[in-house]
Amino acid sequence: MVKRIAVVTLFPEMLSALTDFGVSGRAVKQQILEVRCWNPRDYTADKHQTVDDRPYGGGPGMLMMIQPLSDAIAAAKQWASEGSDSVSAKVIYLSPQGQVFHQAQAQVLADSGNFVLIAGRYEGIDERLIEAQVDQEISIGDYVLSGGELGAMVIMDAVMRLLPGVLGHVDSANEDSFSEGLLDCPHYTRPEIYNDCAVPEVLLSGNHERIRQWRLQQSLVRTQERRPDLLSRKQLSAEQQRLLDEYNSKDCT
Ligand SMILES: Nc1nonc1C(=O)NCC1CCCCC1
Repeated sequence: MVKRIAVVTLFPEMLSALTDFGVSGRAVKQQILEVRCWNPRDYTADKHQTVDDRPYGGGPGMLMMIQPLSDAIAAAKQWASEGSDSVSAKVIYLSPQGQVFHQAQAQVLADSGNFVLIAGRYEGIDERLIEAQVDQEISIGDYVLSGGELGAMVIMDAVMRLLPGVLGHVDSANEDSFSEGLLDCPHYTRPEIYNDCAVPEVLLSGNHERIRQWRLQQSLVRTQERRPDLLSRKQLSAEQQRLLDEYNSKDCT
């Protein structure tokens, strides 16, 4: 079943960065993922194709004009809701006011139905439109961008790589560190000696169980050192706790 993602944006050409390249481009080509853009400018009624409007109460900048945006969202939602046995598509608005996006949310979106992403521009959109047509606000991080398109593409990329058939190696996505709630382990490739540094010998041993444990221990240690906040939220398995304890008890001199 192809996954449909509709993007409401004034700059549909930006989405080619996702649809025309790499793993995501291949997912579109293989019809695992279908992406379609809806431009509010196509829903304007005036000769200037106006898509912005002044904010009540004054203040800097403009807002997205309600009517073209609302009509574009409705059209996008209808397309995204087709063929999914009348389950209506979730409508998501990208903004710094949303819940911060993380891997678990990517998995939820990958496992659920089609959805619509609204990429805001100018200073944002009318609050009454959010109340009437938006199901969820998502932020990709605590900073302010010039538009929601990059946020939309971040979400699309994180979701699409979790769709069945997208990543060559079936384990890739579930082996992702973040799907374990841990940072990734170090990786090495040829040559064996680079910059006077050798590849850790365990990776040359051919002992897959030793390699698996070394990689898991490295992920745990890195997470402990760089993102203790992630570790504090994670319930470690007995093996994970043993590997971390083993590392921490080593003579650090
Ligand atoms: N941070 C973010 N996460 O998702 N989107 C973000 C953003 O900074 N978006 C900027 C947009 C927000 C709507 C008004 C115009 C600027």
